Amino acid sequence: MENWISSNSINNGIVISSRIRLARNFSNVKFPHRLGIEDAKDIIKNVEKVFYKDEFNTEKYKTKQLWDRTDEENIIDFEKHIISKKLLNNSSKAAYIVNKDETVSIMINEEDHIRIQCINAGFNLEKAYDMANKIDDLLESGLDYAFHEKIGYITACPTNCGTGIRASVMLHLPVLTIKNEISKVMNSVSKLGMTIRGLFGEGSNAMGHLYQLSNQVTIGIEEKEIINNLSNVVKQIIYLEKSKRNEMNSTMKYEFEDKTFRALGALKYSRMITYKEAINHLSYVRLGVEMGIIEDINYKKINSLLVGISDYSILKKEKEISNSKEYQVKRSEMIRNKLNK
Ligand SMILES: Nc1ncnc2c1ncn2[C@@H]1O[C@H](COP(=O)(O)OP(=O)(O)OP(=O)(O)O)[C@@H](O)[C@H]1O
Repeated sequence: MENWISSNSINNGIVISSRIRLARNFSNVKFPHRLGIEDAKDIIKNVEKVFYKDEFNTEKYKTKQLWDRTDEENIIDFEKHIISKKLLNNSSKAAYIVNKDETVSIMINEEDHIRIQCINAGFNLEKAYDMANKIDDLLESGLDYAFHEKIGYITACPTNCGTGIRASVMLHLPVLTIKNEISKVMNSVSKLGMTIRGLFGEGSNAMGHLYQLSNQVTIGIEEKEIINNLSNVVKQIIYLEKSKRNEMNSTMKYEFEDKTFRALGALKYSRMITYKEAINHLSYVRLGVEMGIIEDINYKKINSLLVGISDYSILKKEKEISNSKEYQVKRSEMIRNKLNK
């Protein structure tokens, strides 16, 4: 699988990444929110025992215990989408096993005992699912999963019971957003048992015109069908976004070009910039690249800025920053350095 942040493929414009996560639990063990620290740590050890039995994994994967790391390190991994907000909130008893290229992350003691997450660059849910499935089979071979014959996998939240799968894609939809078409899209997908979330998943806002589309129904339907249905909806959304872009490019060509180059100008030449402003400009630059208007910037640069200019990323580099003005100055410097390279 390919890491979406460093991916440069031209195909990964509108669909930036595809994610599969499987929720699993141990039978006869309390769910993580009711587990004491020692019992939770035993869960981690048990998962490790089975996972690292395969020697191949020992070379490629590492366990990271949240309580052993600084808050900044954990938050940066959350901002890179390697771990979820709920894992972060359980930092005294949670861990994750991650591979070198950060495309696989097995979160332990999140909302469920185990959350297998595989993220692949671009539109390729099947590949992410194959990987998640392989890991699931390995873990299931040595662990006693909570499974009910009629219901399927048992999860802490009933909405995840059954397959325990969430398939999702991260979409860049600037023109549907500008044209106020997103709420229509949201209404239609919810009727099909799907949901659209913001940049950081559940409860987050859509920044930089980025959205996450995922399935809401997990029970009474097979994994492959969930992926298939989601993929069909994604294709329709891509078609809608593309036709709105073409329409805008033909009726407002100069305004369109002006908007994307102004965004690039603000990123290249400003001396102070807020996170929100920068993310918004990055969206327009990405659009300019996708439309062939801007030629000398690649997706890799845009993606790495997208996940690398938050206050925490700046703090990690600069160590001592005392006020919001300094953050804005440093952010602007980081962006200029990257874009002018
Ligand atoms: N396609 C994707 N590409 C990159 N990151 C993603 C993608 N989909 C979701 N994520 C990230 O995964 C994390 C968890 O997302 P979210 O809260 O939506 O789902 P979840 O925790 O799996 O589901 P649930 O609400 O059932 O617990 C977030 O950090 C989110 O940004």
